[in-house]
Amino acid sequence: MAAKIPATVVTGFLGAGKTTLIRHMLENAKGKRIALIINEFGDLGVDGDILKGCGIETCTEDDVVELSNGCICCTVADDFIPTMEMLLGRDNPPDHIVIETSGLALPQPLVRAFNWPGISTKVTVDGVVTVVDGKAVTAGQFAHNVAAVDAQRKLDENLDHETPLSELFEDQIACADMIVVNKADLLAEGEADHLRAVLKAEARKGVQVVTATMGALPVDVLLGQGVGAEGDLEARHEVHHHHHDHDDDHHDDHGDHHHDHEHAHGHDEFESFVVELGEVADANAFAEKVADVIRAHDILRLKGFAAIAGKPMRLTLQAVGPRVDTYFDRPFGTAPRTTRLVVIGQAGLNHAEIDAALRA
Ligand SMILES: Nc1nc2c(ncn2[C@@H]2O[C@H](COP(=O)(O)OP(=O)(O)OP(=O)(O)O)[C@@H](O)[C@H]2O)c(=O)[nH]1
Repeated sequence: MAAKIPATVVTGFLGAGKTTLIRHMLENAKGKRIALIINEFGDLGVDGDILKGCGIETCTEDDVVELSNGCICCTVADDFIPTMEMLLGRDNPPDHIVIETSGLALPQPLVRAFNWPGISTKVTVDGVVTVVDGKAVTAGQFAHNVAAVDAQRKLDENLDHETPLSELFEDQIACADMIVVNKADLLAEGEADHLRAVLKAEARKGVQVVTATMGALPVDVLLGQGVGAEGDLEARHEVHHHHHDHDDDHHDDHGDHHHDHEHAHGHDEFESFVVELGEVADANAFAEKVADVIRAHDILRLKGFAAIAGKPMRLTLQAVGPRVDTYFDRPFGTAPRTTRLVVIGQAGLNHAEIDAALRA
């Protein structure tokens, strides 16, 4: 029997740096043929577009598959399995498959899917890499993971201190084979070490915790872990029982064992929408305005492309919290010169006000 193709799952909260890490990996793949499966929250396909447009020789457009019909962990049967079958059925199958989950996905259901008949004999989970936004965690965005707060919670069982953010974060950590503390460049001296120690204590035994800037890690560190995570699911089971009647039941129809509890999770705690504008006069002024809108409306993540007056290149706009990064990435060519941004936040975003503020 042919050896199984290894697949690496890259997970981590919105904006942690998953796409950046994968891009670095592709640029340094040394001829290894890597196929990518990308799942995004929000329907603009920004990550796929960035990776397809990166001009890396070993990565053709065919090697990037986007799954956009909802969250990968809830649409395993409908979306993910057929995509895997397509990749595995190719004349020249890839050497390695990398799957980028959406920032809101639980990796566990995805790993579980590798036990699916027809998949399990051909491919194995080489490892789960969880990318952590070192800056956001240090700033307390996932406060319940900080040991002290956790201890306090245990003293006070009656209070529900959990937030959707902290639950997701903990489940993503619980599933990791390797944790990447990313954005080290934004951390003060000692902060990265402290965070590594906290995460090491929280993760399963033997999980490596490494530090990175712009996800720059040697490919050999990320790929080739050889874990076989699908055979080891109990150890990484979800810490939380996410109550939410997402149509998650069809996992079971195919003999894919689920726990007794409801394991669907709180996508309805989050939402996204797209804002479409015409040309924008000035790149810097627009980035500042975006930062103001993010602060005013508590937006978690905003990304997309902008058309700037007089500039043939499109501006890629990436915001994680109020930090906005911009760069010109490639000419519009024949594509319409519009500005399109996907806005992601906790449920209850004021679409009309955000839309109006971005247009003002
Ligand atoms: N300063 C700094 N910025 C980073 C680093 N890594 C990523 N970023 C920036 O953070 C933003 C988000 O990075 P992405 O790689 O798109 O994050 P992601 O996890 O793929 O985001 P989603 O797919 O939306 O969940 C981009 O503006 C990146 O340039 C880092 O190490 N340092």
